[in-house]
Amino acid sequence: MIDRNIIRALVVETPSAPGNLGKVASAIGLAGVDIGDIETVQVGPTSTIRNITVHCDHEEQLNKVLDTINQLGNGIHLHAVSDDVLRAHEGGKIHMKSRLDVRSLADLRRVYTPGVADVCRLIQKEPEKARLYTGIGNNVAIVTDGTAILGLGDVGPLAGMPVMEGKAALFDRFVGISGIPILLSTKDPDAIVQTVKHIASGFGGILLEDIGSPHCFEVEERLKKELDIPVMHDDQHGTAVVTLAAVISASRHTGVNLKEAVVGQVGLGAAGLAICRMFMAYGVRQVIGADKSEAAKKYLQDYGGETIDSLEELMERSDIVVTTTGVPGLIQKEWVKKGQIILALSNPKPEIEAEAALEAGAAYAADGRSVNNVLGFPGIFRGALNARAKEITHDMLVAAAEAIADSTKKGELVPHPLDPRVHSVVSQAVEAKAKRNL
Ligand SMILES: NC(=O)c1ccc[n+]([C@@H]2O[C@H](COP(=O)([O-])OP(=O)(O)OC[C@H]3O[C@@H](n4cnc5c(N)ncnc54)[C@H](O)[C@@H]3O)[C@@H](O)[C@H]2O)c1
Ligand SMILES: O=C(O)C[C@H](O)C(=O)O
Ligand SMILES: [Mg+2]
Repeated sequence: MIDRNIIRALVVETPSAPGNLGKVASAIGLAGVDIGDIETVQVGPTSTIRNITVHCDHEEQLNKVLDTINQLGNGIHLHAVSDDVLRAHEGGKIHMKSRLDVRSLADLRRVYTPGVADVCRLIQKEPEKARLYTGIGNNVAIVTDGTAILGLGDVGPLAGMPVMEGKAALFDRFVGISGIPILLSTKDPDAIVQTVKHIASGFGGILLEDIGSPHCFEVEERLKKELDIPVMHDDQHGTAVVTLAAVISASRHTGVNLKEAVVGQVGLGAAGLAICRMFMAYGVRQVIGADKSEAAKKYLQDYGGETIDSLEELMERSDIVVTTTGVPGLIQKEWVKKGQIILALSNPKPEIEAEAALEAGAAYAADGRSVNNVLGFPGIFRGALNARAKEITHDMLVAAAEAIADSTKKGELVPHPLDPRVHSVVSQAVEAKAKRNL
């Protein structure tokens, strides 16, 4: 496991003799900390300097590692500790680049003025040519109002920018889409809908991200109705797709019949309710759910689910448990039932750690880092843009979930997000389904 929460780069100097790096590695391991990358920065005649990335659970663990390395002596020196995550964010994570080189006067005239004016006139006459002569068909707006940033809550759009840049980086890396973050300084559904409508002509699709419930439902519904490009709220449908994929895999491994299974959901916000609707549309008959908000519970009842107030009782009755509350540690280890499937999806910290759930007897357990909508949204948009789909339909989402489940290795719940195959199979499945519907 190397994705623990505190990541630091340690600059360590060791004498150039065998065994010294081993001493440092042992000191780190004995403190219960994982090592990420080791990069050799400088090899001198008597000593070597390396950057060692460590992944810790909490500050005390990090301090213990630092103390132990400092006490090793014998020429081993810890020179500096830097925050690897903050360092990686310096200057932002994305950058708009020209696809054409502009070196000569001829380039300038072709790429910019006067040549560009002819292209403008052509598009004015035949607007559909914009898809051919601009990047619009490959641009997706990543829109947030900052009201439900991960499980951090309403931290505002500016503080949400690192997440939006992250989604853009994943779009680029996995499927070559240009994702453009749009930060909205309003939470008013009318203003959000109007603003997105006013900017929509520059985009081939709209990804709504980390917009809180319940206003996210109205915003998405209205934009889907009023725009003729794909609109998808990632926290709802991207999450529902990946969760369905994980549950399909789990039921294949355990023989649990999804139609007969009792699904317990804790947290009935954007992610929770979309997961519930997806499950029900897939044939799950019994969803029981808990939320601290009465309005959220009413939604579940309207969809045909049963609400319950005691989390302990929900755990007792469920074969499959999905949690999306944003509250770390909400589910107690003692409540886990033998053979249960537990997906604790809140980021950055789950409601119960997968290791703890497995120790307590769960058959399968995962958190929001592995069962993550990154497995869905890139391929879903690539497929929809390739097909020139005007919307993302339920059938396209189910096709994506099945493609993810089918590319999952035996014994696992979902593929690794860095497996490049998964994004292309999702995109192909979504494109094929969209074309069948055109
Ligand atoms: N793994 C993924 O891909 C993924 C995707 C989307 C969201 N998430 C995570 O799911 C969480 C929720 O996101 P969202 O967009 O649905 O937010 P949201 O604000 O729409 O929903 C959160 C819901 O949890 C409920 N809740 C909060 N505390 C609770 C408690 N103690 N007991 C019961 N209910 C409680 C709230 O009332 C609300 O209805 C976040 O932590 C987010 O990171 C994960
Ligand atoms: O951003 C993520 O890691 C997944 C998800 O969109 C979330 O809000 O938690
Ligand atoms: Mg999100």
